[in-house]
Amino acid sequence: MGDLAIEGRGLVCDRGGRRVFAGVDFDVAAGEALVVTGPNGAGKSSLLRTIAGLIELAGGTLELTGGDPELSLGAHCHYFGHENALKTQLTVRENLEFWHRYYGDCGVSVLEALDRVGIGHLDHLPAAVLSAGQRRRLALARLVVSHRPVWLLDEPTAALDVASEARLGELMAAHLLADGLIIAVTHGALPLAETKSLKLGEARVA
Ligand SMILES: Nc1ncnc2c1ncn2[C@@H]1O[C@H](COP(=O)(O)OP(=O)(O)OP(=O)(O)O)[C@@H](O)[C@H]1O
Repeated sequence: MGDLAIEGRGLVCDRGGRRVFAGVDFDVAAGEALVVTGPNGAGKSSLLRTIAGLIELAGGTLELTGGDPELSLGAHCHYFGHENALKTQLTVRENLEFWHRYYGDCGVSVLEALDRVGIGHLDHLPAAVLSAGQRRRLALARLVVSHRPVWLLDEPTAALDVASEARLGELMAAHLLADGLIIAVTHGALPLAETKSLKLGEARVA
């Protein structure tokens, strides 16, 4: 595999029979973070879901270079959406153990991944009793064990306190240093020094 890069050209997205955006272009490569901003309904989450392969493109091209030619773009991505996708009846550790097995060996133990997001001491608790920020952190721990090169982050700082934001910043910086790439949607600032930006406009009605 060479250096990973994603190129979007003339992207068009329709949802529920309505045009959400058209003519969107971007480039992002290994070691880079692209920050997507824009008003509510502009299609930021839809763009991430399109890149993840969860929504079909209505037009334009999305091209991945330098990846595994046998895998789709979506299979290179970890999509960190609004939902935390936790099993509330399982403990914190059991939740992450499931994903640790699912993704295969990533060289990081379950406890180490929990420690990296600051919830190692909560490993025995049922996920149901976690606070909103602790749930978000458990979802972030999945990023650590997924070892996918493309991180698609939708409002990753939502519900995080200052210390957790700083930890997220460290996780993202380490991912970029390891030649990963990040596309993140945010309404605020991201805890990263350098980013590229893409601004989506008002949602259009076809
Ligand atoms: N499943 C769906 N079916 C039909 N329309 C949808 C669906 N999901 C989203 N939309 C519409 O697509 C448009 C873009 O939504 P999207 O969630 O991508 O916007 P966003 O920029 O992420 O907004 P926000 O900042 O509020 O999170 C909105 O008008 C929304 O109503």
